[in-house]
Amino acid sequence: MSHEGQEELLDYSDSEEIAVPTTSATTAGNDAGAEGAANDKEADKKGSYVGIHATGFRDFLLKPELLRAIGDCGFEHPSEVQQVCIPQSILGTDVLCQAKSGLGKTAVFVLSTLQQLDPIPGEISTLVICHTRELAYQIRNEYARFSKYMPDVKTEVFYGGTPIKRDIEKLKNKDTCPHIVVATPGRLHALVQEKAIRLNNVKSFVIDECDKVLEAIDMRRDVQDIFRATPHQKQVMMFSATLSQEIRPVCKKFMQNPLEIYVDDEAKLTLHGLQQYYIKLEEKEKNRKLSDLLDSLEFNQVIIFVRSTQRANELNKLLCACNFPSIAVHSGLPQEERIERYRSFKEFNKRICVSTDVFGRGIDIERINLAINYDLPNEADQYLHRVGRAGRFGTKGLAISLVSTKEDEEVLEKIQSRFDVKITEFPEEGVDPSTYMNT
Ligand SMILES: Nc1ncnc2c1ncn2[C@@H]1O[C@H](COP(=O)(O)OP(=O)(O)OP(=O)(O)O)[C@@H](O)[C@H]1O
Repeated sequence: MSHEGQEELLDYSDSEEIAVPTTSATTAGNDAGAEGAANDKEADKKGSYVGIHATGFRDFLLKPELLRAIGDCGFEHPSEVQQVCIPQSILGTDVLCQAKSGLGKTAVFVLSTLQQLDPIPGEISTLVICHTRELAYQIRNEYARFSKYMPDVKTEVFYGGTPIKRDIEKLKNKDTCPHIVVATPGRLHALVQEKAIRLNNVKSFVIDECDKVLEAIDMRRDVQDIFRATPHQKQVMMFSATLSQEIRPVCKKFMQNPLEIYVDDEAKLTLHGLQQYYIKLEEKEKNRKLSDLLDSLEFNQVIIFVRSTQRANELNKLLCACNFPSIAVHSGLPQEERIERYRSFKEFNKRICVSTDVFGRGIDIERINLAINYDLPNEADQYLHRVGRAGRFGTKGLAISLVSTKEDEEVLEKIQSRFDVKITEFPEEGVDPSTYMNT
C-alpha cells in the first residue's frame, strides 16, 4: 500500500534508482511454458491461450458475481500475467507489471479492483488513468462487462474533447457519481483543479500504459497533481508491455514496496503467434505496394500505422477512392467522431483502419490479424506496441513494415536486437494464409 509523501514526488529529473525491494520477479521457466504453449495448436483459438493451467479463475476466490461475469466473457483459463498478478493484487499490494501485449493485463486490474470494491454512494474508490481517450473508453467497457452482476457499481469515463460541464454534473449528484473513474490525465487534472471531483476516498490508483503516461512530461505533471489529491493510504498498480530501466524508478516513486512483475523480460516480449516481415522500397512506391498487399493478402481486419494526422487522412482518402473499406482515426478528429470510428471499426463495419499512434497501444480489437507499418515508428518500443494490435491473446497474426529510409533501417535493427526477434524480408511469393489466419 502506498503512502507516498508529496515532497518525494516533486522532482523526477533525478536518475537515481530508489531502493525498493523487489518482492517477486517471474522466471524464465514460466516464460518457456507460455512459449511452448503458444506453438500449441490450442493456443491459436482465442480464449484458449495456454499458459500454465494449474490455476483456474475459481482458485482466486473472487466474488461469485465476478466469476459469473468471467464465465460470460468466455474466459476459460487465466493467462500467465493474470495467474501471477491477481492473487497479489486482490490483497491490496502495490504492483508494477510488465507483460506482453494482448495477454490480459486489463483484466488484472479490472478484476482486482472490482473484487476489493465496496460501493458507497457518492464516493470514488477506484481511479484508472491511461494515455488516450479511446483506451479510456475501452477500459470503461471492460468494467461494464465484469461488473455486470454488481448492479450497484457505477463506472464513468472522463476525457478531453467533450463538455466538462457534463462530467461536473455527473460528479455533483450522489446518484450519478461513479465509484470507478477511468480518465485521461488532462481532463482528470482539470476536474481536480476545478474541485469538481473528490478523490479523498480513492483506494486503488491504476495507471495503464504507465511508461507512456509518465514519460510525457505534461502527462506526468498532471498525474502527480492528481496523485496528491488522493489519500496516502491506497493501492497503486501500473501496467505496460514495455517498462524500460529508466522508467521503472519513476513508476516506483508512486509506490510502496511494490511487487515488481516482469512476466516477460525485455528480450521475450515479442508475440509468438505473430509473423513479422519488412519490405524495402522507395517512399514513392509505398501506395502501390500497400494496395497490392491489401489485394493479395487474406485478413479479417487490418490496422495501418502512419506517422501523422495528415498522412492518415490522405492515405485513407486514397484507399477509399480505390474502393477499400477504410476508415481513419487520429487526434485531429472531433472527439465524438473518434469514438464513433473506434466503435465502428471494432464492430467490424470497416475492415481497414489507417491510424496514427492514437491506436498504437492498448487498443484491443479481436479481429485485427494484420498490422502494417506504412511508416515505421522512431522507437523500438512503439513498434512492439503497434504490432501487438494483431495476434491478441495468443492468436496468430501478421505484421509487415515498409522500410524506406536509412533511419527506418536503423530502427529495424534496434527492434531486432532489443527484442530478440528476427524480422525477415517479406517473401516474393507471399505468405500462406493458414499460417497467420485464425481458424
Ligand atoms: N483469461 C482470458 N481468457 C480469454 N481471453 C482473455 C483472457 N484475458 C484477457 N482476454 C482477452 O484478451 C484480449 C487482450 O487483453 P488486454 O487488452 O487486457 O491485453 P493487454 O495485456 O492489456 O495488452 P496491451 O499491452 O496490448 O494493452 C482482450 O480481448 C481480453 O478480453
